[in-house]
Amino acid sequence: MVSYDESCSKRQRLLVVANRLPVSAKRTGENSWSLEMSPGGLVSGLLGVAAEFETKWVGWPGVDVYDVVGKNALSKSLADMKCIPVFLEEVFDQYYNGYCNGILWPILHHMGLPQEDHKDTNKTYQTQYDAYKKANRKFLDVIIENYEEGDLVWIHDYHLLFLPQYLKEYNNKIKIGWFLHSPFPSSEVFKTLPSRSELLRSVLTADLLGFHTYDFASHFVRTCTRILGVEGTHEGIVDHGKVTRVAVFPIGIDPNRFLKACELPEVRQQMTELKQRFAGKKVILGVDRLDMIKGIPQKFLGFEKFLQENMDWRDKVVLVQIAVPTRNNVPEYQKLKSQVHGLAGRINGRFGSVSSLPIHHLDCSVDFNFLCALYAIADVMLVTSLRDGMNLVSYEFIACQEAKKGVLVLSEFAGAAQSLGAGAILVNPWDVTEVSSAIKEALNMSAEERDERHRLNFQYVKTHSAKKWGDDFISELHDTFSESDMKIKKIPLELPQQDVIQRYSKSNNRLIILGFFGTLTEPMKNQNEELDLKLNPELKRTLKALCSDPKTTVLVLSRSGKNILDKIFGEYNIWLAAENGMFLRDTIGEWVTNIPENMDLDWVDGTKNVFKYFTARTPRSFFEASETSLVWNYENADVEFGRAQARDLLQYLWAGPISNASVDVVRGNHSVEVHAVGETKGVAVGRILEEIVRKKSMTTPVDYVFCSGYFLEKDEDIYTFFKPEVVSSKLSHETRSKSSTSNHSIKKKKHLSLNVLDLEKGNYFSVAIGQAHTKARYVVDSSHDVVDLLHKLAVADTTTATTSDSLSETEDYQTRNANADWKPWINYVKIRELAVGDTEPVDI
Ligand SMILES: O=P(O)(O)OC[C@H]1O[C@H](O[C@H]2O[C@H](CO)[C@@H](O)[C@H](O)[C@H]2O)[C@H](O)[C@@H](O)[C@@H]1O
Ligand SMILES: O=c1ccn([C@@H]2O[C@H](COP(=O)(O)OP(=O)(O)O)[C@@H](O)[C@H]2O)c(=O)[nH]1
Repeated sequence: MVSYDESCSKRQRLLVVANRLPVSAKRTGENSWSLEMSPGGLVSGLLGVAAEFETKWVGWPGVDVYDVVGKNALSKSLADMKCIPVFLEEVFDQYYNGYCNGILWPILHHMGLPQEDHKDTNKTYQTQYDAYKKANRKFLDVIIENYEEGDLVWIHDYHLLFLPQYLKEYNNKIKIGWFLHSPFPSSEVFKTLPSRSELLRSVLTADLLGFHTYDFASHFVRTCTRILGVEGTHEGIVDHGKVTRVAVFPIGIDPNRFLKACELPEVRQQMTELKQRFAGKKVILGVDRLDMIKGIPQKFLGFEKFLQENMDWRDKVVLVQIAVPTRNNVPEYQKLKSQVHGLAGRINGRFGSVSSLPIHHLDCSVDFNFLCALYAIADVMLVTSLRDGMNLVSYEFIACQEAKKGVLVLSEFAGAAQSLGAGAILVNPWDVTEVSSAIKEALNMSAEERDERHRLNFQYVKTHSAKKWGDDFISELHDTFSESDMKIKKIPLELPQQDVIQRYSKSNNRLIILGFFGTLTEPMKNQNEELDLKLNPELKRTLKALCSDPKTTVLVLSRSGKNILDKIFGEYNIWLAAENGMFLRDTIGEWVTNIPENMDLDWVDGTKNVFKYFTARTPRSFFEASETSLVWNYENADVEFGRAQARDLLQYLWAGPISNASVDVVRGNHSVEVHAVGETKGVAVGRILEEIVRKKSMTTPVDYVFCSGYFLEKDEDIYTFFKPEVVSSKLSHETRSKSSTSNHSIKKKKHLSLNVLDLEKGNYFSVAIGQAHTKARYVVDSSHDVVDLLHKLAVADTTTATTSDSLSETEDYQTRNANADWKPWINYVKIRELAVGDTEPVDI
């Protein structure tokens, strides 16, 4: 039995699944193996992940093994290192060399798909894709064998894009995180991949997706929205109510491992030897896998230009390039090797002498201690990646430079440029002249400047460690899973039409609140349509009937201005709330201002000017202005350009007209809206309701509310305004805080909620139109469903008046209203009971 202490100290189990295990195996006998650390940043990063997890690694052991004796022996050796092998056997070549590194890798790094060679029918996109899927299934099998309930599964990289889906199909409860170590490309590039949708859909079944930088994460989100038509939100991707969280977790290293290594006698000895070897020369260092993405040819060309233009440096500088062999069986990598050799030979031939060579090129990996010695003695580290997920080599160099404070020249296309950009010299590796100048600047940099740049970089590398990366990811995975669980449950329900109708018939004082655009009309395609909008002729009769029913109040609550609402609804006996409730009228009366007192509107004119400025400079954009809110809309403009302009527009606004104003800024998908603080439909509806009750001299509380619209997210607070449980919880809170607040609107609302509404739980229907992610309880597909339902309500109630009846009813209503001596109807109605626990007296 597990003791209390044991159970408390039980660590979270974590299955780290990556193509590569942290160790690679070499066979030394029939049943014996030697293990050495695998190359590459993924392994370096993962080694730094917190020891607080009970981690098991699942991955390919770096070698093909077919015989049972060999497999068993290797599994045993790996078990000591907490590693579990996946034997890929016959699928390995087409999976790893083919699909992973021949197809996905170039796509992810903006290098485009290689031409498919139809001569070799054994190796096509399709055969490689099939092998890729099979390999992912082999990973699945091994995970299933080793999975225990409660384990977190952290999948890494582009090798395993199908694994999240396979695992969720096996057990939907498994918590899955996926992290991409490479960049994610622009959607334009990813779109070229034949199996793009299947791959994306699979990844989206994970609970949390991580990327190194905001660029990569936003490329991913945009790719999903463009290819799959799902919704991208600030949280991630939303698809039919399921949220897949997308977040940024920049990887780091274990800095202490490098700091300590630099103190080792062995490393110090190697440093002394290296200094002697390069005495009188400055050392520029390059450490890269021999991969196209690392830009080694570009590095050599930049160095060549530097030597060509700076004769005085020719005997005083050396470039030491460690080119770690990688993916040797992929044809592109073989070509790269000869290209790099050719360039090194040419430059050494051009600028070398019998006693000195400018480029020292090594086609091999080096051991960790020697690598640290190299990092420590180098004057300049030169990283010219054409595109790189992060580039940990640059972090490692900084960690080893505490004494020397050398200079980092870093490609702006490496993820690391977003973290080390302040201390490094950033370069565009394609620009040979820029690389050459950066080398010169680095070699000539003053000690003070080197000191300051190093300080900035070192501080970052120390604090943003691999441990932090791992901890952040895992803790987010924990949180995400429980959140997404809840979110799935929040999927809105289908509207129960019969119930809506029956409850309507049985109620005596009903309120129907409707949006305008997209609710009673189709969504506008462009601004000009607004002026021509007409209601559906079928809706006309329905609306007339509903509006004429003395037991029903119909309110249209819209962002539109007074003119438009007047024009469209002039003939109905209806309540209109324009500009999100800032103006109110019933169509037999005048517009009244419903703007709260003391509202700050000083920002409006300045904002209007900025909007005008950008409208003039962004073809097909437009803006709408009202007294309290302005919206700049670029949905018809070029989206990329519109977004860039929106960024600039916001800078202008924040620097100017709204810098000290009480406004909310809402950045929509294709719009920027500035509106007075707090003015949402949910806030306005309280005041509107009071006014309606007063003007109509209502003597019974509203006992049925149907509220439907195609509303902005910020306006969805209207759906929760009427929720009976929210009303009671608001009440309890507001009643308690009565003595501590002097907020007029809260008091009003309390008064209002108690007296105006008497909703049974089931007598409130909030209905969003076509929005999967909504605060409304129900959702319908389109505005037609709302129109159809309104029609059914209109004919459902036997007491519904005919059109002629309704006219006399209107007259009756007018007379009543004109003579109405306003009496608080609260005297006549039953007060709703407070929720349990709300014991304080109520201020009526
Ligand atoms: O396993 P290999 O095929 O030999 O390749 C080595 C690794 O290369 C890639 O590394 C990336 O991960 C680093 C850490 O996040 C990052 O700094 C670097 O920019 C990336 O290139 C690849 O993503 C890994 O899967 C490979 O293991
Ligand atoms: O001979 C070597 C030289 C370097 N590295 C390591 O390889 C990793 C390279 O990571 P990086 O993120 O820079 O790029 P990647 O190779 O993963 O694309 C670093 O941790 C280096 O320490 C290695 O394993 N063997």
